[in-house]
Amino acid sequence: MSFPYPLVLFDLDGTLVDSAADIAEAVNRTLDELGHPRQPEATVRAWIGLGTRVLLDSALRHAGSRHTVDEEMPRLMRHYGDCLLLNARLYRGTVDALDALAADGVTMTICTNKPERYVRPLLDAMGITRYFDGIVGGDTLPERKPHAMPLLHLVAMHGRQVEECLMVGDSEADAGAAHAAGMDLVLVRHGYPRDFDLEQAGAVAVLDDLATLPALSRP
Ligand SMILES: O=C(O)COP(=O)(O)O
Ligand SMILES: [Mg+2]
Repeated sequence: MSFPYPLVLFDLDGTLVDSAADIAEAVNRTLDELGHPRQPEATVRAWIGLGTRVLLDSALRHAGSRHTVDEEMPRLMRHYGDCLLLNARLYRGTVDALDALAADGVTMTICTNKPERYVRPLLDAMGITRYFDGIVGGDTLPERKPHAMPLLHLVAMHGRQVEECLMVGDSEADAGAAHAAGMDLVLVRHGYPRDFDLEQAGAVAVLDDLATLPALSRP
C-alpha cells in the first residue's frame, strides 16, 4: 500500500456526491406545502452539513415559520426520499479516486450526516456501493459530526488506530469531527462549506479534484 492511511472515512454530500439540488428541492417542496416561499439552491446549500433536523430548522427559521421541526420532519423526509435521485451526480474525480485507493488496498467507509436509510440507495444509484465497507449516517449513533463518535465508531469497527485513518470532507462538521477525534483531515473545495474557511481548517490538504487524493503524502 502506498497511500499513507489504510482506512479512509468519506463524507457523502458535497464530497463524493453533488446532491445540493435535490436537497434544495426537498426543502422547497416542504416550504411550498407550508405556504412559505421557495428558496434558491444557493441559500439552501448553507443549511446542509449538520443533518436534516438542522436543515429543516434553518429553513423554518428563515421563513419565519410557526411550524416546528418535530411536526414537520416527516414531511421533509417524505420529500427528501422523493427527491433523492432527481439530479444527484458524482463529482468529477470521485470514481478515479475510489478506484485507485481500492487498487492500493485502502479500506473505505462512509461517514455522513445524511439519514442512514437514504445513504445506500444513493450509493447504489451512483454505482459506488461496492467501494465501501461500513456506513454511518446522521441518525445511526447518538451523536453525529461534528462529534467524534461516528468517526471513532468506524475506526473501532475496523480495528484501527486514529493515526491510521483519514477523514475526507467538505464542511465544518467534517473538520470539527476530525479534530475532535484527533484524525487527519482532507477537505475538498467543491462542497457546501457554510461559513467556513477551508484553508484555515487544519487540513493536511485542500483539493480541487478528488482524483488527486490518491497521490496524497503524509504531512
Ligand atoms: O445531510 C447533511 O447534513 C450532510 O451530509 P454529509 O455529512 O454527507 O455532508
Ligand atoms: Mg458534506
